[in-house]
Amino acid sequence: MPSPTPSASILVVDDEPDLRTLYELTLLREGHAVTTAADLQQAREQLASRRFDVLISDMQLPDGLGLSLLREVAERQRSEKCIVITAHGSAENAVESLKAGAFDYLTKPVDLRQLRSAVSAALLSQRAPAAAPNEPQRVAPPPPSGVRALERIVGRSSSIVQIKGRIEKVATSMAPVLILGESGTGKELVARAVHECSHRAHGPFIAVNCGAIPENLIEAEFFGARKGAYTGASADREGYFQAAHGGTLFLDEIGDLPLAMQAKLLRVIQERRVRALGAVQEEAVDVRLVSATHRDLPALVQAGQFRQDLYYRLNVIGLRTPALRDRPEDLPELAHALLVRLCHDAGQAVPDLSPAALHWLQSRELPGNVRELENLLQRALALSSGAVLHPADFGEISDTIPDTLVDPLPAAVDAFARPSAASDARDAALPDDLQRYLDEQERRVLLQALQACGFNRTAAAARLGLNLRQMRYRIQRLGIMLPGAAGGADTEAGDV
Ligand SMILES: Nc1ncnc2c1ncn2[C@@H]1O[C@H](COP(=O)(O)OP(=O)(O)OP(=O)(O)O)[C@@H](O)[C@H]1O
Repeated sequence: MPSPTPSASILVVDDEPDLRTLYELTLLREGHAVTTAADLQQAREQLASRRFDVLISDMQLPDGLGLSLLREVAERQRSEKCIVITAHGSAENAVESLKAGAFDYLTKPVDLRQLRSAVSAALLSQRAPAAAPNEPQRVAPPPPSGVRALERIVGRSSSIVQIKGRIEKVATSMAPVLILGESGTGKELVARAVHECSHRAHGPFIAVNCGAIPENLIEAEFFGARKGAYTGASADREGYFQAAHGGTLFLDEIGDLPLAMQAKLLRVIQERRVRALGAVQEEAVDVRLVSATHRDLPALVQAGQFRQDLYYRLNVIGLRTPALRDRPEDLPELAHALLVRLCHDAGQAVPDLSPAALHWLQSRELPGNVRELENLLQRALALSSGAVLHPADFGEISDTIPDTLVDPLPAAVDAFARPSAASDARDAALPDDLQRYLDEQERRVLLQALQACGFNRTAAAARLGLNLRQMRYRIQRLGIMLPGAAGGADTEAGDV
């Protein structure tokens, strides 16, 4: 997780791409905005176009010495603090750099902790009273869409205020963001807010549920496919990366990504290019990655189920969404905001929540967090007809499946579904569409399991010996609507 060091703009100059990336990632993780250059010329162009807080330069560059950059900075009385990276044992260079005005020097191989502390020290010195003209950088206010996206994250607890502040701060960089938090805690809301607060807000925001894509389709879904690349590919199609070009790609449930796909994703992140299935050429993609998971990614790394290198790549900036039980003070405001939204969507008047109903909600554990709260409120709205919601309107979640969730079964299917149906009924009512019949059976079983588990998909999947991916896929395939599903079958209802 990033340190509390104030964020700064840093120019890193090194001709070795791997080292450049290593320094860049290290500094991005600290919350800084990093620009890179591979030689003196590129560095000069960058310096001519804007001002940085810190300049870090390798000494030996293809077109000259990093020392000349330092001299130019000093001669022009620029405010950049310079840190030079010198070859091991090259004391002379180090001394010369300091004489030329370097704030500090580091020797190769660079210890990343030293790099971080040298940058912090440089920033502190720059912001000390002696350097008063260099005002600390202020985060620019987010665009109007960003303000609205932040407003959608309801709550005034310190954890919510803190995460909103962090969103504003990290939105301005390209650094990948990893959002961790339990299911239903608003990870997708946070991802959207990162996008809306960034300069990419005018570009697309593409949200992908990595756990819901069948493994055999995953590569085509991510990178696109040319016509004929696989059976059923009847036309060219773009993948998520192409669709998110110029914007943000939100990889939800990243912990569910199969290992083979993890390797391919890593390659794309490193090279910033994708090749569609069946295509000859690669294409450049400009995408900011935001990922999320409710799973313990470090534990998955330990267990060999998640690539460590990918984890570091995705986790340059970490955000954590707080569980509802850790911010109980937000519940009244949240309940009201959710009621307003639900009633607005349904075109009905917003009822009040009686103090007893609020107390009832507050006394529940709500392991499904805000989503579970939302489901409970939606259910109460459906059951109540008054202008005030009382505890009785919430009922018990484990009574019968709401009728609206279950389509009537065809007579033939019904005959098969009832254990009491006589064998002659079976003979008479052989289904004339086996697939439909099997689908209806599956649908009925899934709904029963979901209902028995309070519409928690993870628990329902476990009851049926399925994993979450299989469960999601089936829910989507069968078009099952879950309580709280706003638009479509692939909802996120009720997982923990
Ligand atoms: N702080 C909040 N303010 C208002 N609504 C919220 C908040 N947090 C979550 N919600 C609502 O709760 C529901 C679930 O949120 P969201 O999908 O962002 O959670 P999630 O953490 O991404 O869940 P999952 O891990 O299952 O994907 C959404 O309808 C969202 O609008």
